[in-house]
Amino acid sequence: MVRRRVASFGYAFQGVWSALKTEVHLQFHAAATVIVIGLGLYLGLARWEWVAVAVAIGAVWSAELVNTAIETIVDLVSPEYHPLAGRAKDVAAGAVLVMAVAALAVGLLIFGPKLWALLA
Ligand SMILES: Nc1ncnc2c1ncn2[C@@H]1O[C@H](COP(=O)(O)OP(=O)(O)OP(=O)(O)O)[C@@H](O)[C@H]1O
Repeated sequence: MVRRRVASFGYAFQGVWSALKTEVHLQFHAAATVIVIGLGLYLGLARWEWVAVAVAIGAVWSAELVNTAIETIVDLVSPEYHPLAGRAKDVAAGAVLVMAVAALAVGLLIFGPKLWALLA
């Protein structure tokens, strides 16, 4: 039972790693995550600010991973052109876009005033 749970975690990490190796967008999110965490440490974010940043980062990664999973399934079941296949991919990409805009808003609200004070 425990061994199966551990194996499931292994498969999940494998999924993240395989998506990271192939998806340019996810590599971009990884770079952005490193920059945001570094900037947060430099600016000394408050606890609640880290909470918001962590949730935003996690949500964008999750959306991108689900998008990758949907793209993969669509390519499997509909390798040929089909309007519904295109719609499924576009809607999945839309989910990432919505989350990325929300994360950008979080970033601007938290980092914006601090960076402004630093530069002003
Ligand atoms: N089988 C298909 N049938 C119809 N339209 C498709 C199909 N596959 C892709 N498309 C259209 O082409 C767009 C790009 O698809 P693609 O598979 O290249 O993903 P992508 O958005 O480039 O994502 P990524 O860069 O992460 O691979 C889709 O959003 C969709 O509009």
